[in-house]
Amino acid sequence: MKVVKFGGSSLASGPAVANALKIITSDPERQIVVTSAPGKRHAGDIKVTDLLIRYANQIIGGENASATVEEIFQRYVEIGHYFGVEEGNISHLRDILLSLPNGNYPNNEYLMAAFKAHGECLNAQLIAIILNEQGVKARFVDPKAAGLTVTGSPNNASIAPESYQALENFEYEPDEKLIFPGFYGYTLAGHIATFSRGGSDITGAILARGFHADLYENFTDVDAIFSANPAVVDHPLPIQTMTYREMRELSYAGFSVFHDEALIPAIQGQIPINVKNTQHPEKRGTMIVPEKHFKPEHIMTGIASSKHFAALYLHKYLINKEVGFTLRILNILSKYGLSYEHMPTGIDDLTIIFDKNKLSDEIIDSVCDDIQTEINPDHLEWINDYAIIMIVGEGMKNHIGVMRDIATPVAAQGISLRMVNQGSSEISIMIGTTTEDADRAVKAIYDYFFKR
Ligand SMILES: Nc1ncnc2c1ncn2[C@@H]1O[C@H](COP(=O)(O)OP(=O)(O)O)[C@@H](O)[C@H]1O
Ligand SMILES: N[C@@H](CC(=O)OP(=O)(O)O)C(=O)O
Repeated sequence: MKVVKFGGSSLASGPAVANALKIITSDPERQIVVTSAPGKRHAGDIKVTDLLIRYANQIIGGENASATVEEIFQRYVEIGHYFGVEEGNISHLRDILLSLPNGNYPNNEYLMAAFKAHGECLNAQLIAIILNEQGVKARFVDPKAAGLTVTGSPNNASIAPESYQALENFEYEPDEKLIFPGFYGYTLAGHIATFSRGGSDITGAILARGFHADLYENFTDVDAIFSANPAVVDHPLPIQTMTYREMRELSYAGFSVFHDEALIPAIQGQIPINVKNTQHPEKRGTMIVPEKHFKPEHIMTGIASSKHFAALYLHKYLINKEVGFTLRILNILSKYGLSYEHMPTGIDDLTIIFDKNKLSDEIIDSVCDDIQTEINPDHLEWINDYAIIMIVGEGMKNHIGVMRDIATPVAAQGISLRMVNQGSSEISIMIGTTTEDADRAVKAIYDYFFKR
């Protein structure tokens, strides 16, 4: 049995959904289907999830939201129309949208999560209706009915381990397709909480593990995962096969094609992942597999970059002799509920790298003030434009000269490195640059590895 997930770009319009339905119905093994919310139909379009965020903010701000509700509903009407589904047959989807402000939410964060989740919730219902009208036995499954329980914060939830037992016990017919909305689950208290943005990939991986799928097929809008972001490097090489840990490092550092957190359930269940193009399902796409089944073709598998970082640089003589120095800093971060991404150190200095998406100006000010008072560093500096570039490859392990091959093209471009960090697995090297230099550095390293 296979779990198939379709991203927002694959479900943005009637013709796109038609391709997805052909894929679903062409293989009886494709029994568990995960849908995203309709994405962008063209450059400049708005994803339904973003319209729902606007809707939630209008309700929170006490504004009139009827135009937004209509704009959202029309996205589903447009898709339904393409398959001859009358607006009257899906008017309950509008009612669901209109009733959202009347829900019981502990606070506005839960309200936001519940609104956001309805992009996938309504799409999964619509797709089940279309399949049924086509004579295909299909059932919409609400995550609550399947026991998909989540913990953590309402808009950045994590799966609760008991969900896997619940999924194992979930009963379904051998000839029916189950249509699950991606991106969200329910807390123990019964409230909707979503994964982070792009989180339908996570739902797909959870279901693949929970239902013991043979394969998790992730359908998107590119023929393969490329060895660099095609928006940065012209015609990068497609990756045929890569390992879970290579993908996790690359998606963490910017390969947005697959969510980094989605690797974890797949690894736990040892489910192979196939990323494929909805428009060209005949192409083999990229396989993501356990390390034991992998022989690297190249030294470097991929290079990713991400510009949403900031860093706090601290200099203090003899910090290596101060017992509990790092602990005191971590206590300050913990006081503000702040996690950090990396912490490279020297003998007299230390840099703490943060994800800017988790920061606000107030938190930055408070953390800097507390560190100044409690730690009394000789020098403290906030660096707001920090990019991380990750060079990843199972083939890098035991290969001599990788660092030289990274530093040579970067130096030739006149780019200075802010940080270098090699993971102990030896399959990745992380470098830090300014955000301005990041794309140039990626191109230069890519060319040096692949075009020499
Ligand atoms: N290395 C890469 N290989 C392929 N696509 C990439 C890569 N890095 C970033 N992307 C981007 O990821 C996009 C697909 O991800 P996303 O838009 O989240 O898809 P979906 O809507 O299917 O979830 C591609 O269109 C591409 O622009
Ligand atoms: N719709 C959600 C979840 C998701 O996975 O979307 P997409 O498949 O379009 O990346 C989002 O926009 O974040």
